Amino acid sequence: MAETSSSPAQVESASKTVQELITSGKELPERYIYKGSDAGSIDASLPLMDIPIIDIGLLTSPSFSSTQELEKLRSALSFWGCFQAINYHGIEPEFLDKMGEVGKQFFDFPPETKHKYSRKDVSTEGYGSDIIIAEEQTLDWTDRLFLTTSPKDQRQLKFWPEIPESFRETLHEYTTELEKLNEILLKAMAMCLNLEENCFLDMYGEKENATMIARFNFYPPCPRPDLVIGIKPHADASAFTYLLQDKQVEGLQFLKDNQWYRVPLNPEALVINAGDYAEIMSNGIFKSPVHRAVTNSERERMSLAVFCVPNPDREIEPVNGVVNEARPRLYKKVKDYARSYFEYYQRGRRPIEAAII
Ligand SMILES: O=C(O)CCC(=O)C(=O)O
Ligand SMILES: [Fe+2]
Repeated sequence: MAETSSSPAQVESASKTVQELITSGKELPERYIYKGSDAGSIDASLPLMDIPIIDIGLLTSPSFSSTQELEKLRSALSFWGCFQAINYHGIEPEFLDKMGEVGKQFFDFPPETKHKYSRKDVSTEGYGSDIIIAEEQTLDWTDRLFLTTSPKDQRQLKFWPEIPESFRETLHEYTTELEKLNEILLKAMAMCLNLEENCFLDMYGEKENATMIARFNFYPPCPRPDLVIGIKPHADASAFTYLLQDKQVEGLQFLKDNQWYRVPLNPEALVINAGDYAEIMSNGIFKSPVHRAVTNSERERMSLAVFCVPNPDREIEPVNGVVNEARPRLYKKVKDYARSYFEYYQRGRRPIEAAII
């Protein structure tokens, strides 16, 4: 997918990671200057988001409190398309901490050590800077480590760091817990709409065959946070995305009615957002929100996004219970929709455009 119309010189300069670029002391390359329509607001002082907090323990309890929590979930996913999740017994705050630390430690290793895990040619898997697919593309100020974690037989372990030593085991444990949480949420998504509990899960498919991708985003300090973006505005091609935020440095923002909102730090919580698949399956009741990450002139920041995506063989469309006279069908049937994702993303467009009727 990194097939490119850029000249070899441009590809070469972008093949330096952002971390290497800043240590080389060179001037900021033009390719990083962001020109999107929201360019003027990157470093603006923006309102803090009143992000809903969902207690996963309550959501799964058989009592009255779960009805209230389900209603909170319905409202969060249809208004913002995202929320902060707390109190999930598989990923206590200490474990979130550990996962974040292990990821950060990888980026702290010297370049030659990290390059052992570098992306090769046109693959998205592995370590490296932003992927170039088009000449006009602005580059994101981020280095990434991109790893498919499910299905298990698609893991390419040669890209899985063995430094720090606990990296592989921690990521395995973390994503195994998220697989379970993802099933809980797919069920809760149905229950909060008074639909049959498994209607979304059945369409999504069993977790053994679904795709799960872990993307570590490392944003080095940036000399011009007013001109350069960490990740340009996009919505995710997932059913749900699980975002582990940096404990100390803010950066994630969501767009709602043309206004950007900063996500507050909360080291106890995981930020979860609906992706395009959830929007399609729910016939637009749940929103796949546009979001971006900004940079910081003094401090580095790391986030870990885990994308839960249906298997590419699955046909995804609005489920029966959400299509009726009052709410006609809004999306076509899609299959392997994530495939075209990067092409749309790198051109600053939304892949869901192609699915709208
Ligand atoms: O860094 C962040 O908080 C956002 C990352 C993100 O949106 C993504 O990786 O898709
Ligand atoms: Fe995202």
